[in-house]
Amino acid sequence: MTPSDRFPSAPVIDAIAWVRVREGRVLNVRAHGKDAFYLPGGKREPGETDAQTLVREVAEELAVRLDPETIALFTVIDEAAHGYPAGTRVRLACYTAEAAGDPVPSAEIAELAWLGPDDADRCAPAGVRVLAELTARGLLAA
Ligand SMILES: Nc1nc2c([nH]c(=O)n2[C@H]2C[C@H](O)[C@@H](COP(=O)(O)OP(=O)(O)OP(=O)(O)O)O2)c(=O)[nH]1
Repeated sequence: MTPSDRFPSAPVIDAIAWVRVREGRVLNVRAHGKDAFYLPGGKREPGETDAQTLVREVAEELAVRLDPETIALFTVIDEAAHGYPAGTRVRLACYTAEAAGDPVPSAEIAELAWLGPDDADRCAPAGVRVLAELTARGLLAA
């Protein structure tokens, strides 16, 4: 039985995220007023492709220009959406991509963090799943 079988009209947040690993840690952001770290990214606007949403959101949050040629799907996560009413899911399409320059937090971002396998308790549920996938693939340093 899938979540949509159990909650036929449950809303789903359609969002895209950037998986950026450096020296065995994955980049996360925490927005002002939020108590959990998210993978950088955000919701698709009408008519956008995944790549367009990814490039736009990462530029907005981190002032980083992703190279569209390098965008590659890492995983798609279906999880409880953080900060929404119970039953709301997020479908988070997660991509790797090369970037020019170092991330600089925009005004909406309270802090950046490079997180490892022991930091799951700081992340929203979808990010916990991505930490586990990165760990399983040997991409995070213990
Ligand atoms: N980017 C991102 N979103 C996540 C994660 N986990 C999770 O539940 N979400 C949900 C909650 C977020 O509110 C939603 C989309 O992100 P967002 O709210 O930053 O999107 P946005 O910039 O388009 O939002 P808005 O402020 O314009 O409303 O997806 C995650 O790890 N990364």
